[in-house]
Amino acid sequence: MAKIKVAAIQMPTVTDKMQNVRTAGIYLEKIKDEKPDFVILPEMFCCPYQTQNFPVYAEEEGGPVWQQLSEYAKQYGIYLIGGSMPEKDAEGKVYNTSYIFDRQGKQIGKHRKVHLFDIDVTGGQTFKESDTLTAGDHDTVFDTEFGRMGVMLCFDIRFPELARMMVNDGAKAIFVPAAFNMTTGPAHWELSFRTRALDNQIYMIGCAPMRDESAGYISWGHSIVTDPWGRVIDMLDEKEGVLLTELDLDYEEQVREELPLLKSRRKDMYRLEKLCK
Ligand SMILES: O=C(O)CCC(=O)C(=O)O
Repeated sequence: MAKIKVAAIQMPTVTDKMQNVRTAGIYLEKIKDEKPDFVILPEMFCCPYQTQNFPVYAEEEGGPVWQQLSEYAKQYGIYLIGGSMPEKDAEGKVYNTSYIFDRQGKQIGKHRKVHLFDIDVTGGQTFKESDTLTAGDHDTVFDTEFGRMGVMLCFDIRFPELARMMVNDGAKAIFVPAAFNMTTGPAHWELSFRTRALDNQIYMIGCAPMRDESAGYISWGHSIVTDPWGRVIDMLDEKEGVLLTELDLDYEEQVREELPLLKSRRKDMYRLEKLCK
């Protein structure tokens, strides 16, 4: 029986960067007796989600936030999908980056958001990540004792090819630090998680910041877990909290056997070609 326990921390984001990191720590302490295997934090969990903040809050890999996340992973013996944060490279480019740590606190994955969130919906949400961010250029999977897992960031979920690449690479669950908003959240949040779960017969885990009506960008919240049958197995509302869920990987295998969508693909007719490492 391959059961894994995941926790999504739907937390507030305040302007003090390290206060956000401490908040994550308080939650980890609170849930430690639940013994989660994987913990996921929200997108930009330590930086209020505004384009002008990204260069200001950015750190190079190995910086103070990275170090504390690594420390938490080791202290609590968890796989930590560290939400995301602005990452600065040696040339000064800034990325929306998720670091992944193993139970010893070693970095075992790093996802730079591939699809930048540039939208302009009439009467609704406008945002342009590309004003200050650079896009990553590869999909991200990491290995654990439960098998291979994938990570993508928020807007990435809208591009079916990326999830499919991860599944082709052997991913058994996909973790998605995210922050949908009051325009696209009610319309597409649950639908996107259910769709990616259904078409890939995979667990999808989404973690959002809690809703703060006074923020410049208002998060939809609703951290969510969907299963390989396309069902929502758990979802929060908009308030601060933790979503604790158990994933049954045997069930995933069962669904893939009984409804053999992945096996029935016509690779003689179509194929997803991977153009990067
Ligand atoms: O896809 C959406 O509607 C929201 C995406 C988003 O907020 C993001 O990528 O940060």
